[in-house]
Amino acid sequence: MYLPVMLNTEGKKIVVIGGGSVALEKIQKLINFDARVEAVSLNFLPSLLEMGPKVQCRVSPYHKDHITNAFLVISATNDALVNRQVYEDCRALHILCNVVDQPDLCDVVFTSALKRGQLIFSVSTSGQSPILGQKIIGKLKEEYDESWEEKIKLLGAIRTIFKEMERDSVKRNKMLRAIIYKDTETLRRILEKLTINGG
Ligand SMILES: C[C@@]1(CC(=O)O)C2=NC(=C\c3[nH]c(c(CCC(=O)O)c3CC(=O)O)Cc3[nH]c(c(CC(=O)O)c3CCC(=O)O)/C=C3\N/C(=C\2)[C@@H](CCC(=O)O)[C@]3(C)CC(=O)O)/[C@H]1CCC(=O)O
Ligand SMILES: NC(=O)c1ccc[n+]([C@@H]2O[C@H](COP(=O)([O-])OP(=O)(O)OC[C@H]3O[C@@H](n4cnc5c(N)ncnc54)[C@H](O)[C@@H]3O)[C@@H](O)[C@H]2O)c1
Repeated sequence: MYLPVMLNTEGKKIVVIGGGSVALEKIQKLINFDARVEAVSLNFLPSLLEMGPKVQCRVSPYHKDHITNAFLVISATNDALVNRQVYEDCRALHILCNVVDQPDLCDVVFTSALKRGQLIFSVSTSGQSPILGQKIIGKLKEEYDESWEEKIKLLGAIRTIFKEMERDSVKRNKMLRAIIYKDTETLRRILEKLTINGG
């Protein structure tokens, strides 16, 4: 069974073992969610070496020391023995582990995801059909277009003011429910009014 949660990766060490196309895909996802990555591999795709300060690449065979104090480790090598070793080291050190495409060696599995600013959709099929997850996210992409990046910010700002303004949680919930599907312009105006009235 998988519990759906959101991981706070800010300031945490995330280690990726491997430097091929599968590692690249995972690292791109991690960067997209603002994580900092330490990658260890015998060799790296050139694009991985050019990913900037958020990705530190170390050319080396995997060693247990590389994962000390890691919050999360992802193993994406083409060597099954190395992948298993990484998993076992993680177990011994109580570190969360994902071995790509090997659910039996995963504490954490990757989901199909869509990020619209702070609005995040994450779909898992519990390993049954990753392609179905991808398709569902594809549909959500159309329904929740890029305008949601601003909308979610506005909703957050309005909610913060409502929390100050209305102590009665039943009334506050009603107010919050009334605004969630307003268009961006209306939300901007509501926030402007609240800000002027508050200040
Ligand atoms: C969501 C996504 C995220 C990502 O990978 O970042 C992801 N797989 C994706 C795509 C994908 N993976 C595979 C194919 C080929 C078609 C097929 O086989 O179906 C495609 C399609 C493609 O490539 O287009 C092969 C595959 N995957 C796993 C196995 C092992 C097995 O089933 O036993 C095998 C067979 C390997 C073999 O042949 O030996 C296992 C896992 N794959 C997961 C995640 C986790 C469960 C997610 C969930 O709960 O739904 C889990 C359990 C562990 C993990 O890897 O974390 C990503 C979507 C892309 C996106 O949306 O960005
Ligand atoms: N490429 C795909 O689309 C795909 C899809 C599904 C599964 N896979 C599987 O995922 C794995 C990785 O795929 P890939 O395409 O990225 O492979 P790849 O061969 O391009 O990369 C493997 C990486 O692992 C590194 N590596 C090997 N031994 C190591 C060690 N001891 N220490 C540190 N690094 C080590 C290599 O240097 C290389 O950078 C493979 O097992 C592959 O079968 C690949």
